[in-house]
Amino acid sequence: MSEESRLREEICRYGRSIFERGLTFGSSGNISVMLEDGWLMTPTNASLGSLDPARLSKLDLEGRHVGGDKPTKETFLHQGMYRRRSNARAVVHLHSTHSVAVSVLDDIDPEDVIPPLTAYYVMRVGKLPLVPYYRPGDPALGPAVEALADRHRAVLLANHGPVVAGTSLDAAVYATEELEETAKLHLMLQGRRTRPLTPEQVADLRAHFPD
Ligand SMILES: O=C(O)[C@@H](O)C(=O)COP(=O)(O)O
Ligand SMILES: [Zn+2]
Repeated sequence: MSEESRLREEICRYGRSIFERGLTFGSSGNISVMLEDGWLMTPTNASLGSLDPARLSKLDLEGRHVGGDKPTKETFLHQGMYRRRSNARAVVHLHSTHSVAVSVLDDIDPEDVIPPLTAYYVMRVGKLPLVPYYRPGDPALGPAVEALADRHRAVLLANHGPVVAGTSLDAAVYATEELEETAKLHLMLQGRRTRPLTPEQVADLRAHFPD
């Protein structure tokens, strides 16, 4: 099996798993992976639960649509991540409920939306900035994400959901799942006194587990 065929299968397998676990709904969310000769993207208006490997959209290195169904309307958002993160090989965007809930809270720090509650969150996600609200598919989302992507592997789109890059599709999915679970913890702990990791503990994790 070629590397491209393997990645096509992997996108569909992860899409189904994400959908069946209720991490995104309807036809929301999109996934991309980088190839030697371009990118694979999930098609627009496709349910992540029932993707067809043969119908995934293929883009060439110039970003031209060269195969499969019409790509996600968030293509430029994925491309913004790849442009700024030279080690990114996959990008995942979901409408995962708890992450979306955090994205609509009024009193969050837009530079660091969720406190460092656990080591795994710091290792997988790091510091999470909020991207101001834009309509889905608005081309202005591309530069807005790009402006943050060199310093952050994950960003949270206000009133929308997370966008997470990884050095592999596994890494991007695991980080998106960790972000969702930590958003859930954060919401569960609202109104309780909490003890997030200290700046020293966060710095130690970053030194041991660089991006
Ligand atoms: O929220 C939206 O509309 C998009 O960001 C999305 O999640 C699904 O769009 P397509 O990938 O174009 O279906
Ligand atoms: Zn979306």
